[in-house]
Amino acid sequence: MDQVKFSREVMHIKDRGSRHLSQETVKKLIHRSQEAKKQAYSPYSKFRVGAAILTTDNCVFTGCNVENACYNLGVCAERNAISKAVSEGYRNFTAIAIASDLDDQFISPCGGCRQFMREGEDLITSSISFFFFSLGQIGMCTYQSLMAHT
Ligand SMILES: O=c1ccn([C@H]2C[C@H](O)[C@@H](CO)O2)c(=O)[nH]1
Ligand SMILES: [Zn+2]
Repeated sequence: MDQVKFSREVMHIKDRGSRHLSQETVKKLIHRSQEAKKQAYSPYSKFRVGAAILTTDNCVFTGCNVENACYNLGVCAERNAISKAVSEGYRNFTAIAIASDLDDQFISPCGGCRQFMREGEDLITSSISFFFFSLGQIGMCTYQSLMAHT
């Protein structure tokens, strides 16, 4: 996890490998992830997560976590958003924003989601950036830094 470098301010986004994304785009994507979080079905963990993934042709797909009494049938917000996009024929992504109710740390994809995204370039382009929002701050990391120790 210490390989993941979070920028402390939105201004630093340009320095972290997503030059093509404006601050406005990132803020909108984060907002969409926060809206998606409101749809979370998480009666067991009581932990709401929302994700919004941006395709290279500027479509946004959102997802929330959907839990189940059989816990491992539940799906994370990230996988939900990715699966929705893939189901609609979109496989090339620029960025994904993830929101949770944690207010003291950035949410980070679980091991299962990292495995899911490790599938390769046919599913997730390795140039995708990850954005997180907490305490009024936006953090980001690259695919490579997120996956460094997986
Ligand atoms: O990055 C994450 C981490 C957790 N969860 C979900 C899974 C489960 O429903 C709940 C508690 O782990 O949060 C996500 O959707 N995304
Ligand atoms: Zn997950």
